[in-house]
Amino acid sequence: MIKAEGLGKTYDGVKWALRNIDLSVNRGKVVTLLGPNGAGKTTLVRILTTELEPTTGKLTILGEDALRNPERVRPRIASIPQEAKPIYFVTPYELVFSYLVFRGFSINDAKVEARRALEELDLWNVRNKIMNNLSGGYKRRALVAMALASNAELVFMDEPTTGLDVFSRRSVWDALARLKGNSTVILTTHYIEEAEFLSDEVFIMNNGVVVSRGTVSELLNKVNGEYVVEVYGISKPIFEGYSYVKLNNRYLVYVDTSEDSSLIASECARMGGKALMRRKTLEDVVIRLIGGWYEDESSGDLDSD
Ligand SMILES: Nc1ncnc2c1ncn2[C@@H]1O[C@H](COP(=O)(O)OP(=O)(O)OP(=O)(O)O)[C@@H](O)[C@H]1O
Repeated sequence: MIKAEGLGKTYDGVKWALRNIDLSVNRGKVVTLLGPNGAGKTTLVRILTTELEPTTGKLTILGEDALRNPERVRPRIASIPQEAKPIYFVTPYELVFSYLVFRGFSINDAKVEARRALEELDLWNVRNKIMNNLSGGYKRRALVAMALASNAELVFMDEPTTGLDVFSRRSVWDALARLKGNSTVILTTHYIEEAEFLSDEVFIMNNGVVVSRGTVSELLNKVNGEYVVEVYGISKPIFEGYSYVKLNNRYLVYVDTSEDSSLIASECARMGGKALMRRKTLEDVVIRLIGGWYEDESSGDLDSD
């Protein structure tokens, strides 16, 4: 469905926004790109949607050479760019319906699919309101409805749920989950629980490269330790022999047993600090693999990948 080899992009001929990305995505999968600001997620999505030419590499999409024949790929994909905004004077219904007609749906099919998508995203009751009079979350959902209604083989969504409240976000998740198996979805997000809920595979990116990839459970296994102890209020690390990361004002220490956690907690208390123990999450894995997104000191030994 998507096969990329050695994709790279430099915008200014000096700095590489993306370096040597190899990617293969199978039909019907949901793949999530996770990573800090500037990691290269949007650049990669823009290349995969044929909006941007890579500086290096090869790209096959839906069996077509996407760099030579982008016009053969474009009608078969649907994409919601990060900065997309619907035209302010149309209604959600007009937006979705006209998009489908432009894509070649019959009037009748466009009506049926527009209604289905708008209902799925809880927009049916505002279908006839002018976009300008709707809140940002409704506008964003109307764009998502457009892509979902298209039934495109390949759907790209760059941060589809940014700015949505928890209820709206869940309705987008449910709609995307229902797409699974039929459409292939490439998603970028900063919400790690979104990646956990939806993804068949997660790509963790940083500084223009894919740092690690796998299913959520594979990624959880790539970083040692079943538990994480969050430590606050100590001036220097006291975790010799443990794997840890400094993140702003706290350390995350990756440990295997609750006994280890208790040891760290009591040592920490002795030094006037505080410690909280919990099970390791995908967020802890992302932080560990990237080395602390906002880290200002070196971290402890990184477990081999
Ligand atoms: N149009 C552009 N011109 C020049 N540099 C760009 C352009 N777009 C992105 N970049 C640079 O490319 C790098 C990757 O940016 P990109 O937007 O792909 O990251 P991202 O992971 O999507 O970030 P975010 O999570 O903030 O959306 C950054 O250093 C960014 O400054």
